[in-house]
Amino acid sequence: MTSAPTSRARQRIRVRSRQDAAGDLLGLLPDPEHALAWVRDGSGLVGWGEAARLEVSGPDRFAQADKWWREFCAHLDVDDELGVPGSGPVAFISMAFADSPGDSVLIVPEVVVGRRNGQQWITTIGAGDTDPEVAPLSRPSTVRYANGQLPVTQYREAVRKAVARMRGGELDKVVLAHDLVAVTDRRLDQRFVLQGLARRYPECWAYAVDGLVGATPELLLRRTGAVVDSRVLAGTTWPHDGVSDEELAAALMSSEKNLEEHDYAITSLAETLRPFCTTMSVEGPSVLRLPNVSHLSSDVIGTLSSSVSLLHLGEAVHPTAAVGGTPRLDATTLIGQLEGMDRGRYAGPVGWIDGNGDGELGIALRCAQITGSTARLFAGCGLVADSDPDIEVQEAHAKMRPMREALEGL
Ligand SMILES: C=C(O[C@@H]1C=C(C(=O)O)C=C[C@H]1O)C(=O)O
Repeated sequence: MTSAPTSRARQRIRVRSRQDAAGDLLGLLPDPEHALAWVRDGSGLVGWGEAARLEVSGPDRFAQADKWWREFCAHLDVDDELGVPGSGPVAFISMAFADSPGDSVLIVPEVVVGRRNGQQWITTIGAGDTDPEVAPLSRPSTVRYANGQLPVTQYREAVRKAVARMRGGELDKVVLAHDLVAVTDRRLDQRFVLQGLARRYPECWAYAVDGLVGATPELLLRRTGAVVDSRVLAGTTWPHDGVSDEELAAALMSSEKNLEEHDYAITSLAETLRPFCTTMSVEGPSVLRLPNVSHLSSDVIGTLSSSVSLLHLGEAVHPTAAVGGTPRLDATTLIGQLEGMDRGRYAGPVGWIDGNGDGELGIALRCAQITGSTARLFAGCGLVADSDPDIEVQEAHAKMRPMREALEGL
């Protein structure tokens, strides 16, 4: 009997976090095809190796993931000399958009390097190689495009049908997306794509989890102790010849259609998050200007009334009307009917969680699912009764630009 505790103790995985010299996070990633990253303007987390992995699907995927992560953390032997969000054990997360089909994934790396407020650290989970050989970066020399599951002509038709349903009063808002396949001449180096995105879009969160690579401007939720915040985007414009940025921003701020889309997104987030909060405030909208598009943007900040984990909160708020619609259930049903494609993890929550349940979840936008030498790109648009199918097609095109340019190395 005395051997039982000893053998259990031996099974505990050792987690150690210590200060590290400052360096370029994305430049540390050793492996072209298994990048783990969540980086914004040089800060965030990168990881490599795989100490543990969970794949889940279905309506209870968030609850299953939350339980698995708690149990995993309960069996660790943690020595964390920093004690900041993201030090100690970390799992990278990428959740499927829909209850079905689609797999969600949590990956616990063997090594995590983090940077926050100028402080950098390195964490080992089990036996990780903290100084791995970094494979040279490779770029594709050709990129060809082909239709995905929902070609653009069918997308336009789906948008037209959705608008007709909304004009008929069936629902208020729905977000429809389409996909595009890029085929390259060699296996894609996820780090090349990530670095291109991070360079051009420093105000976005550049991420990579299990082949889903992108740079999102939208933060679904960040939990830091009792504070929770979110950046909600909805309502979009993009550069037009002969129109200055100031004119575009002013037109966006006074566009009833865009303000309506934005309002649905804010309301959906605020209504689902409020039950967990003692205080909540919304600031916005203002215009978030990116090189390819500008969005109406609002920031929501709340104080949590109890210690509820990031994944639990994610389950409550996903999908907001920024990527689903209003009413939520009508919208997700219509998305299934009209898109007729599997979104996979596009538009699902993506990010990381630590051992205290703190972390960040973005909405997986402006991304591609990379498999070998193929990338499946996604982009979607919020639709209301006033939407014009041709304009929405142009908007989706503008939203795919970052990913196309990153693949092509432009
Ligand atoms: C759905 C996407 O983006 C979302 C839709 C927006 C809109 O319709 O105005 C704006 C930002 C995002 O919330 C996408 O990029 O694929």
